[in-house]
Amino acid sequence: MLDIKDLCAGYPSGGRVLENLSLSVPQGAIVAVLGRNGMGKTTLLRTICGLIRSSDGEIRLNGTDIAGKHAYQRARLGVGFVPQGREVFEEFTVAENLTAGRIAKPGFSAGVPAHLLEMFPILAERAKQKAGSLSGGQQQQLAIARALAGEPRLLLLDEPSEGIQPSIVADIAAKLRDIVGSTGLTVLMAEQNLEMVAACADTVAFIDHGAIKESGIDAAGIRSDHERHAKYLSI
Ligand SMILES: Nc1ncnc2c1ncn2[C@@H]1O[C@H](COP(=O)(O)OP(=O)(O)OP(=O)(O)O)[C@@H](O)[C@H]1O
Repeated sequence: MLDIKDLCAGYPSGGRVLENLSLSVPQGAIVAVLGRNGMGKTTLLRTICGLIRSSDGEIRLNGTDIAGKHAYQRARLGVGFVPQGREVFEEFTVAENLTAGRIAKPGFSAGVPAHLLEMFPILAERAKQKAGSLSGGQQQQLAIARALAGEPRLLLLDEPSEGIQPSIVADIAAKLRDIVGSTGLTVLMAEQNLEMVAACADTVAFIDHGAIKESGIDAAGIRSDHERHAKYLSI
């Protein structure tokens, strides 16, 4: 579904970060990218959704190379993004945030799909409240629901468990699995939390200095994989 080949990208002030990175994510799978701080996880997700322009390589979405397209064109083709730190519109209500996720797509009605509110009952309960008044875990659910309101085919999640208590992390992991199971959505997430990865992902890819070193590793066994922890995660 997503096929990345020899991708290179970086920052004008910081040089190249992604170095010929290649990774494939099958349709309907949840793949977690793991790696130490600063190895390029956020840069990878931002390059896939078009917030950073790549200098070389391919990003294929169902066979079409989207690497030359603008971020808004990629969104229209079905790429959804939940940034690190959620970035909900704090002064907007929960309902307005969800509407914003929908009307960003041409041709979509402003109405929030009922299944989304059933999936995230706390958002239905707090629909009229300002998003900035929600807890971190509730804001994360809102950020995910806002991205889903645009009906993406590929959802990119940047550290969805960051700063969230374990019970809510487990809840979000279960919801993501449900959504993927019922819709065939494909998910690529950057994560540091191995509990989240084991509960949610199908496979793991390890990133090191801007390149994927190993991928397709069964996520269920990741917590006890001390050899790879030492190789890719320990400082
Ligand atoms: N806006 C920027 N300008 C210049 N360099 C940047 C910028 N953002 C990130 N970098 C650099 O790019 C490299 C990769 O950063 P990135 O945020 O992609 O890593 P990460 O794996 O997501 O790290 P973390 O786990 O800490 O979020 C780092 O060396 C970082 O300093």
